Amino acid sequence: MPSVDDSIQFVKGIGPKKAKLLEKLHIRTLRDALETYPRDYEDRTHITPIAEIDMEDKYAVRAVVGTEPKVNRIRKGLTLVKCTIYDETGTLNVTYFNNPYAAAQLRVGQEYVFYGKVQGFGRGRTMVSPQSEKVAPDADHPGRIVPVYPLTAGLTQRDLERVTAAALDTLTGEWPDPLPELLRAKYRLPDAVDALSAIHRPKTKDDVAQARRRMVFEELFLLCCGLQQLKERRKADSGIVFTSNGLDSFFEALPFTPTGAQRRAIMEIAADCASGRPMNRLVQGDVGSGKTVVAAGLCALAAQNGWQAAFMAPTEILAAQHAETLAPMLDKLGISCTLLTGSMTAAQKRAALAAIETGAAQVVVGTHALIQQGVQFHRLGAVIADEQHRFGVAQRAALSAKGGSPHVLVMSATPIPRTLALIMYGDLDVSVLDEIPPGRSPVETYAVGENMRKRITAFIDKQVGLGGQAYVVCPLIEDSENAETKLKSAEQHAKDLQKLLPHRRVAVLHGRMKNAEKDQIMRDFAAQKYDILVATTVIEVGVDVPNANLMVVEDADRFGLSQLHQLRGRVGRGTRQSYCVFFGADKGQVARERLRILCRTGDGFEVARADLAQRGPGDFFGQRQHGLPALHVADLAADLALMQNAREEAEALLAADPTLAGYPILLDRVQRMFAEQNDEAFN
Ligand SMILES: Nc1ncnc2c1ncn2[C@@H]1O[C@H](COP(=O)(O)OP(=O)(O)OP(=O)(O)O)[C@@H](O)[C@H]1O
Repeated sequence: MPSVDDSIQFVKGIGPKKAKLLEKLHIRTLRDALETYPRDYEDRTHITPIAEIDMEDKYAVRAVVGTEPKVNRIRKGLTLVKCTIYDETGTLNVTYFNNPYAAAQLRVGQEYVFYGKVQGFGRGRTMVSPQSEKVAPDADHPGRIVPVYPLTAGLTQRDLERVTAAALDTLTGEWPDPLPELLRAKYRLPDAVDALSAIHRPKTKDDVAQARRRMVFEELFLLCCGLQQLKERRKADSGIVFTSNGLDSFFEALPFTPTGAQRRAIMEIAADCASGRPMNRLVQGDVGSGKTVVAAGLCALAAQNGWQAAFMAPTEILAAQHAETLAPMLDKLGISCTLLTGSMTAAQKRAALAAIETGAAQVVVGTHALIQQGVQFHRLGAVIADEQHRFGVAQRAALSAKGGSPHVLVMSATPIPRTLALIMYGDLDVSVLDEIPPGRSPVETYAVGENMRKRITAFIDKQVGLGGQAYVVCPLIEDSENAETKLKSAEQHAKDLQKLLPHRRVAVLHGRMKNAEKDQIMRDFAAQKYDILVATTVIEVGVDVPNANLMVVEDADRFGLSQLHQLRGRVGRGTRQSYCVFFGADKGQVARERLRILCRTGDGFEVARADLAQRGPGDFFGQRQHGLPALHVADLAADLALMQNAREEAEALLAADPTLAGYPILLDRVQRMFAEQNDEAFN
């Protein structure tokens, strides 16, 4: 009796050679074959009478071979096989290029289902290189839904059908199903055997949908169980205890009244830090929702309890900006704030490092280097990281290993739905800032083409004249790189703009400048020594100059929607009416439609949803996942509702059975899933 763990080498028709090729698709055993899902299906259940073929498209026809396939040599090494087929309604030509083998299989007078693309019209109508399957004389429904598997050179769909058929044959009897029966019943999910059979050999489209639903649920459920276990395990770690006594004075020291969302997030942080376990929390909020204040709350808590806090910003510009925002707030509470960046002089750095080592520096702001380059802290109690740091499970484990387990707060400016965030950020708890500070009016947004160039230049001039400031963002630094596509470069554009507006003060900022220089320009812009800042996307995240009220993005069609939303978020941060102009609306229908989404909504969650739908989750999240196992079936954009269910069920199940001792099959699958991605913290 063959077993699912047998090598596919012994499947009839698959020798060592094909086995090697299958290995390229990660198929070694029958189980691997079962877990290799079709990437698509061809619906050959719908048979079209030949007379009704009226478009160039793919069709399934049920027809008899009418003429002997004839081989024509067109050119050296190129053959064309031709024959005709007919049904009760008409006849159709069939051709095969360079595939005499396929044609040789056809017998005159035999009925087949042919499936393929029909080209041409009228008498010239031809089905090109169709797949064919013999029809038994008395078959009613000869067509079927045919799985289309991923392939590699040298393998055919038939090979994949062979190995999956052999694998499906082993599925009799007891197949270990990781999903508890209660859940299957509750969500009406087919069991594993039915689902696998339907995925590989569906009878109807609905079979596929049902089976897919189960696979998605299973995958998300396994993922959530694993993450929940990570969280549970952490509960065993002991954390530094911060009391919340000083929080009131912190709130009083703020230059404004915190929003309800900010207050809630800070209270959640305080509760975590008082719990006796290390905090691992994500604060997520739309542009301008005021995340910095929340981080400041944690810094204050740490310092008031006699511990140091490290605040890591994604760029030096932001580190400097955060230090400047934090210093006056913390100063009121008698807490010192120290900046440590690469662009400081050696003497400044020495002084900062010494203060950090003695503990005189209570709050330290810098870039990732704060943690990486072995800066010695006296008593590090809290770390604030940006999501861009990919400060994942492994990094946190490394930190804990250094001694103590500081509380960790991760900041994210990507507004994604909470359910998604809980999964994307794995084992982090999530606080959402879903409220924008009062007194802001929405940024008026326009998508324009080159024909508006003069008017926009005049508009920049006008806004500056009214006391505002403008950003102009370009995709490139220098012109030379991309002469043919004529993208705007920051340097050239700054020169051009200065010529057009000689009475305005124009500065340029890009990633290749020295950090100290960037820092100075940013400070000068914030201090209103410049009117217009022409920049690359170095200013995308976090830059906060409330007086700036106009954002112009050149070649906006080159950027992702969420990125444009981030850029737009640089304005509308003060009380001045703000504007955003995207050039690129004249670069075709698609570009225009995309930019119009931003004109319609200022809500980052909605933009993210549109971005997700357009680009697909793979592109959208890129490396953003914090070392999570890869998902093979679930689509994070489309399967949100199932994801919610899967998470709730995983939480409930683990609350009842934290070690999954009662669910050995589930436990085994969870461990396999997490082992695959080599997560050191899990092993
Ligand atoms: N409760 C509040 N009331 C009024 N203004 C606030 C409040 N909270 C924050 N601000 C101000 O709003 C601006 C944005 O805050 P912050 O820079 O923290 O935003 P952010 O969430 O980091 O946004 P981004 O992701 O766009 O950088 C700052 O100028 C800040 O001083």
